[in-house]
Amino acid sequence: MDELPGDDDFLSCMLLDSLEFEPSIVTHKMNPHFRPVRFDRDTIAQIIRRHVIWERDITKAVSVFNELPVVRKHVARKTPAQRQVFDSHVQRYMQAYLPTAGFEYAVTYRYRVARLRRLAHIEDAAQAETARYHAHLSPGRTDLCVLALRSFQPDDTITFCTAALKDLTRAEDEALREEAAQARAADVRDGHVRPQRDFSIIRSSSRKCSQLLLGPARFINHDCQPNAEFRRSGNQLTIRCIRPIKRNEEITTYYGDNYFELGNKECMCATCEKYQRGFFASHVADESVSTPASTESTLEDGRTLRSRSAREAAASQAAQIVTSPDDMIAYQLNPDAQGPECECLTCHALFRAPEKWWTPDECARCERHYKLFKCDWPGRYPKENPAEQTTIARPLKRRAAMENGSTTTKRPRAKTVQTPEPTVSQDISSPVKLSPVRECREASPVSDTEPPPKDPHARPRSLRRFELHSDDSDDALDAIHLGPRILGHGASTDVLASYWGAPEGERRVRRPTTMGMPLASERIASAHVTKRVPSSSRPQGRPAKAPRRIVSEPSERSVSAPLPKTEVPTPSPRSSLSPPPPPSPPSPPTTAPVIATKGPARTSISNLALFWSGGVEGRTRQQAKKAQALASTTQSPRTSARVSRTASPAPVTVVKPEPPSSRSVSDVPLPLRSSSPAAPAKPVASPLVKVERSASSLSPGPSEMPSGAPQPPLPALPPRPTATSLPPGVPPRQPLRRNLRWGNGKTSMSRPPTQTMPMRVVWPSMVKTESLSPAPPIPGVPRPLSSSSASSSSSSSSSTTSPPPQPSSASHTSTAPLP
Ligand SMILES: C[S@@+](CC[C@H](N)C(=O)[O-])C[C@H]1O[C@@H](n2cnc3c(N)ncnc32)[C@H](O)[C@@H]1O
Repeated sequence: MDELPGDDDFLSCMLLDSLEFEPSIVTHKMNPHFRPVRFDRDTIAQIIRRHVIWERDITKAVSVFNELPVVRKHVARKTPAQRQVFDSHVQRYMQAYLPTAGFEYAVTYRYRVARLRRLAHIEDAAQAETARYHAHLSPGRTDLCVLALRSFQPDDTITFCTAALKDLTRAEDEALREEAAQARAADVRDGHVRPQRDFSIIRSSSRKCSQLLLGPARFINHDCQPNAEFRRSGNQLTIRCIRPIKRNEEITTYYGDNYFELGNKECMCATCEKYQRGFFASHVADESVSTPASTESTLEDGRTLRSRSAREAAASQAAQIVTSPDDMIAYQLNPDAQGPECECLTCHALFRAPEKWWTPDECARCERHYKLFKCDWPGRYPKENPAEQTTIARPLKRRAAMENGSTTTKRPRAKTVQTPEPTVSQDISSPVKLSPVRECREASPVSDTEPPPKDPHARPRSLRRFELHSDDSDDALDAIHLGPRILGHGASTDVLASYWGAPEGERRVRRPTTMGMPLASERIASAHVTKRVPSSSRPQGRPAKAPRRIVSEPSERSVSAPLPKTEVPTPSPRSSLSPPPPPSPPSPPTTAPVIATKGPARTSISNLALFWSGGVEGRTRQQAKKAQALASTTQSPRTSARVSRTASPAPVTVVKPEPPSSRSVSDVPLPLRSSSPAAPAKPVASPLVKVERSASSLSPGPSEMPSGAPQPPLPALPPRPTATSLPPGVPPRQPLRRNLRWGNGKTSMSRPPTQTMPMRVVWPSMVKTESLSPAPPIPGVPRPLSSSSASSSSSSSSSTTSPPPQPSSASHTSTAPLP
C-alpha cells in the first residue's frame, strides 16, 4: 500500500494527463519532484479505445497495459501483493473511460480565477504579495474537477468514480501537514512556489484519522453544499449522489468544516461564491463566516466533519438553490488564454479560440472527447470501433443502449437530413473518389448484422452525409457553382478533410447546422456583433439555432473583421514548377476577399479556396514566399526542364507506348488526397524522382532507336487532374494541406526553405513503369529526365528560353540520387 502514491502519480500521468488532455497536463502528484513518464500515448489510447471503450473488457485492458515496457519497468520491483494493488489501481483509472462511467474529468480554473480576482482587488502591497503567492499555488499543476456526463438521482452510486484509501497514521499525517506548511512558508519567503503534497488528504469521521485519497475520485472538489458524498467500503471509496445532479454539473463532496482553514474561510466553492462566504468574504469581517456548530463533530486536531444528517441537511438546502451547470462551465475558461471568446457548439462551454482568425466550432474538451471516444461529447458509444474504424458498431451500440438505458446513448445533436432526392448519391460520386480509403469503406457491403433498410430506395446511412442539406439553398456563394456540391456547408467534413488531405482518423464529423449562410455583406457587417449573454440569463440547454457568439475584444481585431491587406492570404502563384502567372493588378481594397471565420460560410467553397490558396502545394506560406523569391532571382533547372518538356511542340514518338501513360486525366484514379498527407514526410525528392524516371522509361531505349535517329521529343507529363477532381469554382492546383478545422491548421513542413519543392503526385501507373536500371545514354540524345542529368538536359533544351542553372540552384533543386 505504501507504493500507492507512486503508482497513482505514474498512472494519472499515463492514463489521464497525457491521454485525455492535449496538450498534456500535469495533475497534482504526491511526489513533488515527479517527472512525466515518456511513452507512446497512441498505444495507450488504442488500448483504451479497443478494450475499454469498445469491448469493455477492463481485465484485458489491464493485462495489455501491463505488457508495455514502461509499465513493466515500473512494476519490476514490486512484490506480488504490490502488483495486485497496482493492477486494481490501473483498473480504477481505466474504468473512468467506460461508456457507462457517467462522469469525466475536466480542467477547472475556479481556484486560480478566484485567486486572481482577489489579487486584482487588493491594494495593500504586503497583502498583495501573499495573494500573488496564493494565485500561483500550483505552478505547473492543473486543477481538475469531475463533471457528470448524465443526470444522477439521490442515492445513485457513481460506480466507476472510485479511489483507493490509505489511512495515514497520526505521525504521517502530521509530517505531511508540517511539510506542506514549511514548504509554503519557504515559498513565500524565497518567492518560489512549489506544488504541495497535502492536496488529497481527507478526514474519516468513522475511523477518526486522515486518509490519503488516490484514484479518479481524488479529483472531486469540495463544495459547502455538495451534491455527492464519499462512501467507504473497505479500502475503496465510492461516490453516492445526495441530491439530483444534472449533466455537465460538477460532482462535489464535502471535505470537512475546517478543511480550508478554520471555518473553511479559504473555501472557493460555488456556494461560497454565491453567498459571498469563505474565500469570497475574506475581505469582510471573519465573523461573517459561520458554520452550524450544532452539526459539527470536532476532531482532536481541530478538523471537523459534519455528521451525515448535517450533510444531508445542507444538500437539501442546496437543492433549493437553482444552480446552473453554466456557472461551473464559466470556470473552464482559461484566464490566461488569448483569443476571441466563443461558445462551443457541442457542449456550450465558453472557450477562447486558440487561433486568431479560424474559430473552432468546439472547445478543447469536445475535441479531445472526440479523439478518444470517436463520437460527440457527451456520447461515449462510438458508431465504429474506434480502434479499427470498422463499421460494425450498431449491434454493440444497441446492446449498450439496452444495458444502460437509451438516454445515455443518444447523440445530442444527431440530426439526419432526409433528402428525398434519389439521384443525389450519384451526384456526389466524385467526392467519394477523393479518398480511396473512404471509397473502400463506402463501397463495402453493409455489415451482416446490420438490418437491411426497409425502404428499397433508402440509401445507406453512410451515404446520407453526402446529401444536400435542404437549407443549403441560401448559400449564395456556393450557388454559383453548379457542379456536385462536395464542398460548401452542405458537405460532410469527412469529404472536406479527405479533400484537403487530412489524414484518416483526424477528421471530425461536421455539425449539421440550420443557420443560413449570411451574405458576404452581412458577414462583414456582423464583424463586431455579438454581445455575450450572461451565463445566468442563458436558458438551460441550448436553443437549436443559436449562433455561436464571438465576443469582440477591444484589444484584438475581431475574428471576422476583414483582415488587413497584408494578412489576407491571397492566392499565390502555383509553384515554381510552372511558369509564374502574370502579375495581376492589385485589387482595390473594397473588393479584397474576406475570409469568413464563423458560421457555415467558413466551409463554403469560395472561402476554402481563399484560405487554402494562401499556401502552395503543401508548403507553408512562408516557404512558398521564399520559393517565389528564389524563383524570381534564379530560375531553377527543374523549372526549365518542365517548361521545355511541356512546351515541346512535337508529338510523342514512343515505340511501345505504355497504356497508363496515355490515360486521360479523367481515367486516372485519384490517389491525390490519400498520398498527400504522407507526402510531406517523405524525402523531398522521391516523388519527383519517380515521376522523372518513369517518364524517362517512356522514352525510347537504345535498342528501339536507331543510332542517328532524330532526337525524340520529350514526353509531356500528364497534366494534373484538376479538371475532374476539383470541384467547380475551386482554383486548380489547390495546396495540399491538412487540418481544415482540426487542430492548428498548420502542417509541419520541416523541410528547409532551400528544399521547398512542390509536392508531386506519384501516379501508380508511373511507379509501375519505372525502370530500375536506367537506359544507357544515347550518343547525341540527352537524357532529359534522370536526376543526374536533369539539370544539364533542361539547360540544353531550354537554353534559348532560360538562363543556364547555377551550381547552387542545381543543388537546391537536385533530387534524391537514383539507386
Ligand atoms: C482532492 S483534491 C481535488 C482535486 C483537485 N482540484 C485536483 O486537481 O487535484 C483537493 C484540492 O483541490 C482544491 N480544492 C478543491 N475544492 C476546493 C475548494 N472548495 N476551495 C478551494 N480549493 C479547493 C484544493 O487545492 C485542494 O487541496
